[in-house]
Parts: sequence; structure tokens; C-alpha cells
Amino acid sequence: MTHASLADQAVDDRSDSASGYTLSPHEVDQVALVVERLRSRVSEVDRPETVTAAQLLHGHLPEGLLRALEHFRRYGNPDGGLTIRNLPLPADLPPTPQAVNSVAVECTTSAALLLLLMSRMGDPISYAEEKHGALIHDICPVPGEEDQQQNTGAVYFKLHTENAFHVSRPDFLGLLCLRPDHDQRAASITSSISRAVRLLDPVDDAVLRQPRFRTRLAPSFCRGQVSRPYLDPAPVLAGSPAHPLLTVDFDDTAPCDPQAEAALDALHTALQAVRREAVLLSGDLVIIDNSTTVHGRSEFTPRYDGADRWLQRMFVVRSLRNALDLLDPAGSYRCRALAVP
Ligand SMILES: O=C(O)CCC(=O)C(=O)O
Ligand SMILES: [Fe+2]
Repeated sequence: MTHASLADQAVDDRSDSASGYTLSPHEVDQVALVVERLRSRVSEVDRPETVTAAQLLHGHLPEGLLRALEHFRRYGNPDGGLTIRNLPLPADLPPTPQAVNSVAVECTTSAALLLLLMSRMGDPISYAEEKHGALIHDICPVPGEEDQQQNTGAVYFKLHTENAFHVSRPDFLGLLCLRPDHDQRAASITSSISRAVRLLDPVDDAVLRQPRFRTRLAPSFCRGQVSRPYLDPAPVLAGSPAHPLLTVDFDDTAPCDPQAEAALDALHTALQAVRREAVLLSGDLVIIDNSTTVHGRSEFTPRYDGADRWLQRMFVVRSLRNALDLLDPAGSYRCRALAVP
């Protein structure tokens, strides 16, 4: 390739900042073939060999899809999310699970899709406290947990950075919809600091960049414990003015003083003003840029009849190198339980 065509390619890539990609019928067939190749090589999800097999095979995904994933991985986009539509799922899915810690054990079609597409975005990572350290989590309503600010709940789920309290929080999370809720009312909400930052005044922006906010551990990391510890104060905004980064949880981040409280309120107002909502349908995967974008979910009404809303979720980091000290056992993808203060 000449220098000129390399430059053209780069310009073309940069202009492709769309936040959605819908697979054509031909691409659906191509994806289904790669899924079958992966499933013929592996059986269980939670094995290092499975992660490696997915990493060796994702290059066979359709070129247009790879370009969309690659562009989003490198540059992000103003929405902070990329939605892939039309992913091929089997018609005969089992009933929606109802258990708190339900996870994908076998490498089903949906698990294979997440492994293939998400491992293109980075290195898979999991956390010992979250669903027993499994790589792929079932996100479904759990009887009795309706009012919880957790993925098992059904009330409005407040905007949050995933695992905001964790030093090796995911860089991207993928939410694949297997089944929408009965009323197709449960909207996935995303809001990116790239859009919200313009609505902040400079004083609030400066305060948000100072260590005046404490975040506590998520409930899923403290199941069975009486209280949830807060970490040391930290900023919620970082990065350059043109490319800001955000780490906040509007249920679990507390301001340390009145000025910090006002700035956090202003941030919340700005994020609500630019929020995007979409009801995911079966075969939709939304990939969220967890370093710029918070997410949440609108309320919905579960029926616990086996046909409730069902998503599967997977986390990746840009590079596992930064998490090597935390992994247990060394060489895998699972972070040890945090030493709770
Ligand atoms: O239910 C949803 O759409 C999102 C839940 C959530 O925040 C998560 O699974 O991380
Ligand atoms: Fe979340």
C-alpha cells in the first residue's frame, strides 16, 4: 500500500463514527459460521482456552463489522456506545433464568457471539465477587429484587460507570439482548461525557477534576456484608478538555463537601440532558465505552414466566497487562476479591 492510500484509509476510518451497525443477511451467515467454528473447538465458557480460541477466530468476522468494532475501540464515538444489530441467535432459547448469580456455563451461540465480538475490543476480564468470577453474566430480573439498584432489579437503574470503585474496571462492557421485556419498555440508557461536558460550567468542571468524591463498592461485591465500604476520595472527571474521561456512580458516589455536591448535581443534570435511550431487541449487542460513558436502565415489569427480559454481559479491558497483579490465578482473566478496607 502506498503512503497516499494509507492516508486515505485513515481519513476514511476516522469519518466512520456511526454508533450503530446492522448486519446484512450475508453477514449474518458469515457470523453464524464463525460462531459454529468457535463452538466446535470449545465447550465451556470459563476456561483460558476458550478466551484464546475466540481471540484466534474473531478476525474471520465480516470485514464491515470488524471495521466498526475497530474504529470504536480506537477512537470511541460521541455517543460512547456502538450497537450491533441482527446478530444470529437460535429461535429456541431456554427460559429466562431467575437466579441472582446465573451465568453462561456452556459456550452457547449467545456466549460465542459475546466472546468473539468483545474479545475484538480488548482482553476479557472478570471479578471474583461478581457472579463468582464468571466471564459471561445473565442479566435478568430476580424475584424479590425488584427495588434493588442492581442488574437484578426492575426499578429505574441509576446512571453508573461499571465497577467505578475498581482499579481494573472494564474499559468496555457488552450487553447482548436475548429477549426484551414483555412490554418492550426496558430502555438501555447511555450518556457520554463527550456530549455532557459542554453543558458544564468551568467552576464545576474544575471541582469534578479534584479528589472530592468517594465511591463505595457495588452491592454485588458485598453480598452478605452489613455495610459497603467507601474508597478514598478521587476525582470523577479526568482526561483533556477535548477528550474527557468519567468515573461516577449516581447511587454509590458521594461528594465530600457542599461545593463538590453542587458540581456532582450539575454533572448529573448535564448527563441526563444528553442521555440516549434504546430498547434492545433480540440479537442487539450494545458495547459501552466505560471510560467516557455511564449507563443505566429504565423501569419495567417482570412477570417471572420464563419469557422475561434477558441480556448477557461481558467485560473487557484494553490490556490485561495493567491487571496482572490482581489476577487469580496468575495467567487467567479473573481478578481476586478486593481487600475490603
Ligand atoms: O439491565 C440493563 O440494561 C443494564 C444493567 C447494568 O447496568 C449492567 O448489567 O451492567
Ligand atoms: Fe452496569
